Amino acid sequence: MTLETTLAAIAPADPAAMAAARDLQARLTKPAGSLGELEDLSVRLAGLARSCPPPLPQPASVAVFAGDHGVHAQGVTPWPQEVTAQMVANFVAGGAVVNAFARQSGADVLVVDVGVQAPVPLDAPNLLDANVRRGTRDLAEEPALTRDEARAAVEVGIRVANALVDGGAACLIGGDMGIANTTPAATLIAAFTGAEAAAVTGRGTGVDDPTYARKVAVVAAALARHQPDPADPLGVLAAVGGLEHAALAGFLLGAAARRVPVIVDGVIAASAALAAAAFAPDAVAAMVAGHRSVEPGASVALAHLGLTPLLDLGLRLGEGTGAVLALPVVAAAVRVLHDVATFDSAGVSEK
Ligand SMILES: O=C(O)c1ccc[n+]([C@@H]2O[C@H](COP(=O)([O-])O)[C@@H](O)[C@H]2O)c1
Ligand SMILES: Cc1cc2nc[nH]c2cc1C
Repeated sequence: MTLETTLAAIAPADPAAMAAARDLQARLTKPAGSLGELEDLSVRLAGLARSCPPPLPQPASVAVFAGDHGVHAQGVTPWPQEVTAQMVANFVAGGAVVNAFARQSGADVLVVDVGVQAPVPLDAPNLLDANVRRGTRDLAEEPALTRDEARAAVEVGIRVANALVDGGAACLIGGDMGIANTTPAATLIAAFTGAEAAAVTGRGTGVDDPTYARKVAVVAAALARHQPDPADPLGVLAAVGGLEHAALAGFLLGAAARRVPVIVDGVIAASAALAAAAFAPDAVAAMVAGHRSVEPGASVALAHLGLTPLLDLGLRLGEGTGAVLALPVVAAAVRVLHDVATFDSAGVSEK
């Protein structure tokens, strides 16, 4: 599927299914509104699926998109670039935090090399080689990607989403791995929301004060140099994005086109969600914000999208970890509509 056919398949939530879910929530054996955000979530997912109750979000699949970044040369992170490829091998072997959380939540993990610099010399069923380019160019000096490269990465995400849904996934989770990728994430968030560089730039893996100051300056200078136009999401992704950011945007669009919920993880996924919403505002109906990352840009992005994070645990890891932790919460919100008795059926008196 191309970007265009995917965008054409994205449609608004179904108001009738949402009304049915709201009506059912009011008749279930609990005080109205007592499940807070979970009630709103169940209504949104009914609208997405066009049915009440919507299907349970199981089985679920995580796709971790990995890429490297030319902006690493600006000294925006203390970690060496080769950690990206090394962590890809760790994901494939099942040894990273996302693997542990996915086992706990009952999700499977696919690792997608969309832009790792060093070749990943592994042949494994849970690794997809979809490398578009061996790392981006330095966005402080020139556009990170050409429009064609950005499109190719978006289409990798679309292809992965479709393959996972075709394989039976009823819920998708997008994760990321890329040393230095919180710098393009912050720049994307500033570009799409109009926020100042200092308001969206965070400490990533845990940078010290001089590195943080450099990072804010890099984000501000990139915005001034490229003047990204938020009405041209492919142009924004090409100028100041990353290959995993673009692939995640496509992954979110692919989920929306298939009307399957997709749980958004931290600041990288949130920046991709802004790009997806700029391509297709109705895609937001498929998005569930799994958690509130420590990175300030994540909160700015989620507020811009009108999404409320389900968990707030002080996480700042990425890989899809916060989103995987939210999966049982999403499943519970849907299960209420399947399993809970009504006042009528259970013979419980109303107030
Ligand atoms: O998910 C988040 O919000 C998040 C916050 C801070 C760091 N990360 C992860 O850390 C890496 C990027 O951090 P940095 O400092 O190198 O830009 C990358 O692999 C991300 O997955 C992720
Ligand atoms: C070790 C390590 C693991 C990660 N997982 C996601 N981003 C990461 C960054 C580092 C540095």
